[in-house]
Amino acid sequence: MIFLGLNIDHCATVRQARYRVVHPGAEPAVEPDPVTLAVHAERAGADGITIHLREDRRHIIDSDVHRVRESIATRLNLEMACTSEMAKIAAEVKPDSVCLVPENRAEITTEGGLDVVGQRDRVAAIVDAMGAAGIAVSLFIDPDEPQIAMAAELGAPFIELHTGAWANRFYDAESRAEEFARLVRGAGQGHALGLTVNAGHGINYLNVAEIRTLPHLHECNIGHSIISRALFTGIDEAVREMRARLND
Ligand SMILES: CC(=O)[C@@H](O)[C@H](O)COP(=O)(O)O
Ligand SMILES: NCC(=O)COP(=O)(O)O
Repeated sequence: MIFLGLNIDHCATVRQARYRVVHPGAEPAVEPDPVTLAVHAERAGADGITIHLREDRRHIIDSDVHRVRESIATRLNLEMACTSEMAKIAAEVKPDSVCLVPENRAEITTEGGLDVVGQRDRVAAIVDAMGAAGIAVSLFIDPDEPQIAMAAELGAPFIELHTGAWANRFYDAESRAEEFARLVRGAGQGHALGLTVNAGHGINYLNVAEIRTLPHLHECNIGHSIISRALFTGIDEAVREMRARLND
């Protein structure tokens, strides 16, 4: 079975669209509440909840992290940049796992994997600190041989292969096949090195038919497409449908 981690960031994006327009004396918007969404989603079959506390707090904010930790019955996966501020928050909140991701302030969304080769010492320090706090670490990396080898060397139990390049080329048969072959090679290498292989970014109701065929795939983290679908169907139906497409 392939597990479904639901990323709820973009429920918070909708809330923050109003929250950010703060007029003097105005109350911040409280809806839609991503924590309520998470509770509904896990009842509908999500196996875990993913949140990305960005350094600029553009969607998930600190209070969400604490509230979601207290409210869900499944697993909490906290995506975060490799900074001491985030490591401190994770050590306090104790998510079930953290996924270390790169951040670039100007990006619209996460554009590439974390460069664990180039930032070896920085990543190693966070992997060790999280391990000492009893938190499992996942590294969000591109499906490239040196990155996967370094993830294993650093002792992270999980990798999440960045599927964005493949998803962005989905309608170009040749490049899509090349990108999928890269993911297949990466998943095989990760598995051979004893890593648990997850995947995420840009997965939707259509391309999930291909990603589910990725060998050794343990879990997919999916956010934007499920939250978008939920606007029309409600979150329960959106989660049930994706879970069925992942596994049935
Ligand atoms: C790392 C990653 O891929 C997720 O955090 C996801 O994309 C969240 O959405 P934003 O990148 O738009 O914040
Ligand atoms: N790590 C990827 C993730 O959590 C969800 O990405 P997306 O589905 O919002 O592109």
